[in-house]
Amino acid sequence: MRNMIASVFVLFAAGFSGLANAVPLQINNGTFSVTTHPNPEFVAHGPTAMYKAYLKYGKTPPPALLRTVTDYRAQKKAKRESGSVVTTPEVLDQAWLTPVQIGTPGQTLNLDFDSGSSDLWVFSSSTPASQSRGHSVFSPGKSSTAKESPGYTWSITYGDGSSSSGTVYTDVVDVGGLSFPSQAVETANRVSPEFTQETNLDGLLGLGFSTINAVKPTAQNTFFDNIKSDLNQPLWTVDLKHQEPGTYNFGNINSSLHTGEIHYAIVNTRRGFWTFTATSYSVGGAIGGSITGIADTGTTLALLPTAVAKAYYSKVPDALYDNSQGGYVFPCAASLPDFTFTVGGGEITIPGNYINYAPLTPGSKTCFGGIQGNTGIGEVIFGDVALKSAFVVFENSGDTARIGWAKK
Ligand SMILES: C[C@@H](SC(=N)N)c1ccc(Cl)cc1
Ligand SMILES: C[C@@H](SC(=N)N)c1ccc(Cl)cc1
Repeated sequence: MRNMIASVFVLFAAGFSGLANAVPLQINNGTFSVTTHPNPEFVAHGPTAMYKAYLKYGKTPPPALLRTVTDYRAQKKAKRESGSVVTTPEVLDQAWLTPVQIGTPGQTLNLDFDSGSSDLWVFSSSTPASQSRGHSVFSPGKSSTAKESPGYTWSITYGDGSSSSGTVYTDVVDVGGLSFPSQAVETANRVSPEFTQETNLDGLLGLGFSTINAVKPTAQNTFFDNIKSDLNQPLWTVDLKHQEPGTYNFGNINSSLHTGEIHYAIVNTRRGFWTFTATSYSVGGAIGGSITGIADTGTTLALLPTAVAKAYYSKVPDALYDNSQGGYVFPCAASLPDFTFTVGGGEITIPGNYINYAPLTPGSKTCFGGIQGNTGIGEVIFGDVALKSAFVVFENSGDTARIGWAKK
């Protein structure tokens, strides 16, 4: 009702201010009429009308439930949003884990934000204790806002052979102050031993494209796809750091996190990954050709075309491909060359010391490389070893997706 009055006023004011495009008032013998139109922006919402009536006429304050319904609408219209959260590396930078609040009251789980997959799944009260020992779990029964998605199931096997599966709820998920009220939360009924053993990891938050979400019978949206329309900008950024905490941001680019200009490349979303092309690479001054691969926060190493890995380790004295280890190894004392790749016209350099990934076993004098060939993997993967050398922008404006890389 108030909006109707407002729109009449606007028309009225326009008339008096004589705006060229206003309808002139007809004033005949001291009377006049003015036409009024319903406000096209107005969206009828009973509870909000009731809430306003309580505020205007009520002897008592609006009932709490009415307030939550209208607050949600008010918040939904709130200014466009952004969020920031710290992410912490596991030992040897194997994966980075980020606290996420799920349900009401919020249950905090540490999730692996993974741009190489598109499911948000968690250890849950339905995961057998023998598999969830040592993990935080999500208990939908303790969340007043959890809703079961009957008949929905999921099952995933990752590239390294680890796997998990279960059923689906929707609940509020909060990442760095950004919350979505009905995020699909995939609860695990089972997880493979790799997940059980990784006790800091309580689940994954997929940041790939929702087209490869594994929920049956209906694929669900990722957290990013769900909140994207509320964000200042349709993007998220990652700033992983070598053996120290970094940040994930949603909705804005924090210019203090990078020093160089951001260089963008177009992303091919056909496979559901952030697939892009580096136009060239160089090792110790030798220039190589283009590399097309995926930017994958969920994979530890850089798994590059076998010819590229071979070219790299040809510059490392005493490096060899060790079949028993499944990759290139070298003396831990070796000084490794940098690996530079060009993307979007800008150069990103992976420092040699990031490519000395770790001793084969604690104390061994033989070390395993952070760059490996992608033999038998089917993807070329710019994993954490590459990502932690840059500030990276993952932008999806809807019709085009881009990835931006900057020095930091
Ligand atoms: C795309 C990643 S898995 C992930 N980031 N969810 C991947 C695929 C295949 C192999 Cl062999 C290793 C890793
Ligand atoms: C449970 C671990 S196993 C591992 N750290 N390779 C895992 C598997 C797949 C992804 Cl995408 C992320 C983490």
